[in-house]
Amino acid sequence: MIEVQELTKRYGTTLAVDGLSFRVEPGRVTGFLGPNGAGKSTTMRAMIGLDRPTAGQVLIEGRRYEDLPRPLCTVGALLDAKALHGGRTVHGHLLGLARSNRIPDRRVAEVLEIVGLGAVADKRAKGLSLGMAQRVGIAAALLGDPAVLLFDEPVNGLDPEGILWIRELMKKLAAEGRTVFVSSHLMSEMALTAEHLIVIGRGRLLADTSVAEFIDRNSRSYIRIRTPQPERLLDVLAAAGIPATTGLDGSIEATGTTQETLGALVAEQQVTVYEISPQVASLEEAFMQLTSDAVEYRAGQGA
Ligand SMILES: Nc1ncnc2c1ncn2[C@@H]1O[C@H](COP(=O)(O)OP(=O)(O)OP(=O)(O)O)[C@@H](O)[C@H]1O
Repeated sequence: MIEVQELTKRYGTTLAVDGLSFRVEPGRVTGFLGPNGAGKSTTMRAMIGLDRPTAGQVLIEGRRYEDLPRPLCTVGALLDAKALHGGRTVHGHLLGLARSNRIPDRRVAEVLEIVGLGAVADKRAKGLSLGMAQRVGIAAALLGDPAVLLFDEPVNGLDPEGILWIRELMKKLAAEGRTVFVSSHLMSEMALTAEHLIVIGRGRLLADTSVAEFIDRNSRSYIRIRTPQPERLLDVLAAAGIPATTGLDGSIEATGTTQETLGALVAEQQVTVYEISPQVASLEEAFMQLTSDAVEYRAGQGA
């Protein structure tokens, strides 16, 4: 469990995080969403003691990061995959980390197996592709078998196979009862990975919701009908028991029916129509709508 309590972080005049409070529960993947500059990385850095809060605090399994006796055994984080020491081998890098956290040497081989890097253990870190470096970062995060895992934009720059692999791994870690917190600026990615969402903008909480609820509320599907006889069409639809409303552009939006049913109905009732087309509001659109004020404010500020 992660508890963010009234967290505020200022960098000079920039208010990166502004009185943010939320909880991340174990046993499910929680997505952390927000447009660029919303404060996601800052919040995650504060979780593992890399940034000192201006005010407020973060508790990991009930304690502040500074008070954890062996931090890697409570929380593992993949914040910047490129933060690897280039000259060391993959095995050497992980061994150094393990020893500094009093984790037995044999755990290194175990995590290399989990992330599928057993074969490149003796390679130097600087020769690794981004996808492999990402896996080394994940191996490091898993070293202490922690109950809490943080991933900051883990799929950035990965190929489709790498993306799929990370998605499945995060779900598996959550299914084991761990707290898995993953940031992204893509709603569509989170819809495939996460069960719960924390959305922030301008350092403030915009939504704390399940993915299912977010999709339910925002991915409305309907059939658009353009007609020069809207009043008549609404009467015909009402008589047929088909729910319908008038859209912003004057077209009629019908739900719970099909194009075929509507086509037959308007032919039978001799209503003129120009278009009958299925529509689905995209999740990405819904997310942009939710965060648009936050983005505009920031753009305006910089101008
Ligand atoms: N070390 C720093 N010094 C000064 N300003 C910073 C620092 N780190 C972040 N900021 C500023 O704080 C704000 C939040 O940045 P942060 O990186 O936390 O956002 P983010 O949501 O992770 O964005 P992105 O998706 O672009 O990574 C931004 O305005 C950023 O410019």
